[in-house]
Amino acid sequence: MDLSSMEALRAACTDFAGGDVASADAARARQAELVKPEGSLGRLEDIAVHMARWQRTLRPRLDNARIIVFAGSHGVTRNGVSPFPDEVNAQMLGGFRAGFAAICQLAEAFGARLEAIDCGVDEPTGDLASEPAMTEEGFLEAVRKGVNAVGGSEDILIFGDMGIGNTTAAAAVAAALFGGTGADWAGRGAGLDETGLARKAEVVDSALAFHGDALGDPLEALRRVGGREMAAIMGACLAARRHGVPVLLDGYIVCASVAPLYRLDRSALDHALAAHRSAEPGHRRVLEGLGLDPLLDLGMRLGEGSGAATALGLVRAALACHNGMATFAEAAVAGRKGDV
Ligand SMILES: O=C(O)c1ccc[n+]([C@@H]2O[C@H](COP(=O)([O-])O)[C@@H](O)[C@H]2O)c1
Ligand SMILES: Cc1cc2nc[nH]c2cc1C
Repeated sequence: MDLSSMEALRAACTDFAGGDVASADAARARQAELVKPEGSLGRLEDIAVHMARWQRTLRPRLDNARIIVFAGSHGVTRNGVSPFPDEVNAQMLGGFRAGFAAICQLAEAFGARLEAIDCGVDEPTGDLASEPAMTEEGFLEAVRKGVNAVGGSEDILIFGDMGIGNTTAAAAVAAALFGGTGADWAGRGAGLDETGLARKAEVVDSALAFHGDALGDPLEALRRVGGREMAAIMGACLAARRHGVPVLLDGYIVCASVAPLYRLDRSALDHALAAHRSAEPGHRRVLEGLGLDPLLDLGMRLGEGSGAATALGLVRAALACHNGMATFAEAAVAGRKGDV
């Protein structure tokens, strides 16, 4: 993929191949033959078909599930938009590697390999309220970091984020892409109080006013009011799409990060399932904007890829049934009355 300029990146964000329709059809047909009333496994059946489509096989597997957490720091925090200090970013990045974070436990519980990537935790981006968060070169470098993190032979990919202040960036990106004001998209993030929430909405409004029409371009929006970990997540999701690797999308930040891809090409996220709906109120609206119906709604709002990692358990359940169940004929169980 040529990602040497904004124009090259833009060109890489269109013209995608679809998944494998024959494998998806065969998987759907198998689901109908398994020893259960048709459709009775509900969305587990859809998950199995999705995995078959993107892994291009009737029998999808999960031997190589991978979680990649991208961490970055945000200059916008100088406006008091988060209850936590910036140094948490480097500390949690250490935690992802040392094993003490929630995502480490979820990765182990659901059988995924975890990796954490530093997108510049010691180098905050520009303050998006009054300057571009990233230069073009800085943005492209972050996108390339995400693209290069993806191997291409994974059975499934999950992307996570760590970045104090990044719910403000996600709100600004969402407002740029889907319209509305700061109040429509700002939430309490990691636990902001009422006063902080009002300030955060104003900060997003300032960003919208400062950057103006430049935000009409989805990639410019992510460069100007996003963050480095967000750009990397977009790059990783794009690479997964090119390789045909299925993706489980996490919460507010991850969905806002990949939304520019959808705005550039409506088929760009066809390989992705929305894993969960975050408690951050803006996430519901981003999911609606992307036309995605999340699998879980557990009131989670941690980030790190934690909601998607939890949904990996559902994918395992779906594939265990899909691959391991007998058909009516194999089990010699009577089918529906009147069927021959
Ligand atoms: O994923 C979500 O939906 C989500 C919702 C609220 C907070 N977070 C996490 O909390 C951090 C951002 O919160 P804040 O208040 O500092 O913007 C960042 O590290 C995110 O991963 C994540
Ligand atoms: C401790 C902590 C852990 C996190 N993980 C993702 N975002 C986070 C924010 C905080 C504050």
